[in-house]
This record gives sequence, structure tokens and C-alpha cells, in this order.
Amino acid sequence: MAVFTPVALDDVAQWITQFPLGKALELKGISSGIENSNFFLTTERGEYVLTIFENLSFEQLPFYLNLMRHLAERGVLVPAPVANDKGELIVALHGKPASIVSKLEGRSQMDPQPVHCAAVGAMLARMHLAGQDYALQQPNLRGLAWWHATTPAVLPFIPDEQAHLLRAEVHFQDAFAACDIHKQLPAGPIHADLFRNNVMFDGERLTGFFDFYFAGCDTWLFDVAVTVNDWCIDVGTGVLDQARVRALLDAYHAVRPFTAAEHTAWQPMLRAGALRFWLSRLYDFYCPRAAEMLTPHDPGHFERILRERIATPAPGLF
Ligand SMILES: Nc1ncnc2c1ncn2[C@@H]1O[C@H](COP(=O)(O)OP(=O)(O)OP(=O)(O)O)[C@@H](O)[C@H]1O
Ligand SMILES: N[C@@H](CCO)C(=O)O
Repeated sequence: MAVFTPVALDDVAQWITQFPLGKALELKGISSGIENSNFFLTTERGEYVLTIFENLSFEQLPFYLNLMRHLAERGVLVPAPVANDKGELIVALHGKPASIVSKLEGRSQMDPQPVHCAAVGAMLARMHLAGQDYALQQPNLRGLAWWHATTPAVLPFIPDEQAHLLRAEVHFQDAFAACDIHKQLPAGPIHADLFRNNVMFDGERLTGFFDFYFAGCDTWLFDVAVTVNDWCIDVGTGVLDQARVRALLDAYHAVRPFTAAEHTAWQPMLRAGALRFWLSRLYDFYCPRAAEMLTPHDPGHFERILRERIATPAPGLF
């Protein structure tokens, strides 16, 4: 259950009057998700999602909400935040920051086929291009600096063989991040967590990307690597499915052609994408938050993916 802050329809009746949404008619807690309290909110104007942020502060949230608004205004399919009568996108509810965004149609496609991967690749490229003139800056908060800070926290808990792999990979990624090729990679706002459960489909039609709360500025290729590592694998083994990889990369490339530097950086970047989620899952597993009520995601899944990316070259970008 992922409603950490309970909210009743009566609680929002007065609060909602600051938004141009009419009366609140129905409020239903959403059980999936592990970061925030989410609710489907029906008002006289339509269907929305109300999120109460459990970990992000009023100072941190403008980057994410304004990015969603910026992308939505440029035709990228993402939830559009609704501003209140003062033009604010983030408003306190029960003392915590909260926002209302448009509800995307459809559902997550958890058994993606090449056609779905192609739609994701094309929309991801459109998102990267549309983010180029986004004014706010924030680094990817789950990037290299966070890997350095987090590695010592998990090392005491994991067996020697994993500790060896973790140390070696952080070392490898340090060298990769410092190399000339890495400095040539195009960068900008990225989603950074574009897994199957963060995209909606209505049949084969992609209706939107959501859950932008790990977004930050980083290389576009890191975003592609994170996405391929989730959308294009056999879930049991982490092995890449060539047809889905090709569909996603070709569709991306058709909208925003990959550069030669990105081609060179592709294999180490896939490893970076695997390391990031292995580390966050290890951290959530061994160092859970005090109020954590949910089963953490399996870190072994991303350890397998990392070992597989080290052992087996992936299909090239183009
Ligand atoms: N804009 C939206 N439109 C439709 N459904 C949404 C929208 N935002 C969230 N949802 C629904 O709410 C669920 C939880 O949202 P989300 O994944 O953002 O949760 P979270 O706790 O913030 O994040 P995490 O995925 O990190 O656990 C989603 O699986 C989806 O079903
Ligand atoms: N996508 C992340 C969860 C945080 O959104 C994971 O699978 O580890």
C-alpha cells in the first residue's frame, strides 16, 4: 500500500477551490508506487492525479513540475501540472507539498513488444529535444556523486564477490566519466527512471511518460541506457532482446540522430545504467527508510544486468 499520507474527499473539498477544477467528486488512493502518496482525483472538470510528496521538499519540486509543464507545452506526452489561482504548481496539503497533474489514459505495458519499444524510443528523443531550452538546472541526483556516497553505505552488508564487483564498477565509471568521449556527449534534462511502469499505453498507442521525480540534467545517452536496460530485456536473465533494442534505438535515432561519441560510449553507458539501479536497490534493501512499508525491489536483478552488460556487447546504437 503506497498511501503514506491518508487524505479523504472532505479534506480536499476546500483545498481544491484554489484550482480551476470545479468541485472534487471522488478521491481514490493508488496502491502502486513506493515514493509518494498518489490519488486519482475526479473533479467537475475531469480526471487528475493528486500527489503528496513524502520525500521531496518545496525547494526541490519546482525543477520537476516545471519540467513537466515545459514538456507538455511542447507536445511531449507527459502529465500536465495544474496551477492554482496564484500560478503555483506546488501547494501544501496536510503540511506536505502536493500537486495535481492530468491523468494519462491507459495502463503500463509490462510485456512490451518491438512496437511499444519503438514508441518509447521516439518519444524519448522528442523529450530530449524539447528539454533543450528548459531554464532550470539540477544535476542527476542519482549520478556519479551519489554512487560514491552510497557505495560505502552498502559495502558492509554485501558478500565479498558483490563488493568486488561494486568497487570495480564504480572505479570503471569514474574513468569513463573523466574521458574525452564522455565530455562530448549531448546532455540536458533526462527522465532517468523510464521503466515500463512509468509509461502508459492504450493498446499500441503511447499515452505518456510519468513519474519525473528522478529527473535531472545528465547525458541523454544515460537516459537511453536506463530505458533499454528495462524495456528491452528478458526479465529473468537481463539478456537484451535484439528486436526490441533495435526497435527502440532506431526509432530514437530517426528523431534525434545519435552522435559518433555516443556510439563509442554506448557499452559503458549501459553498465552505468545498470550500476545506478543496482546501487539504489542495494541501498533501499539494506538501509530502508524508517517508515518504509513496502517490499524493496530485488537488487539481484540489476547485479545480473550489470554482469551481463560487462560480459556481452549490446547491439550498437546505429
Ligand atoms: N499522471 C498519471 N496518470 C495516470 N496514472 C498515474 C499518473 N501518475 C501516477 N499514476 C498512477 O499511480 C501509480 C503510482 O505513481 P508513481 O509511479 O509516480 O508512484 P511513486 O510512488 O511516485 O513512484 P515509484 O514508481 O518511484 O514507486 C502509477 O503506477 C500509475 O498507475
Ligand atoms: N525504477 C526503480 C524504482 C524507482 O522508481 C527501480 O526499479 O529500482
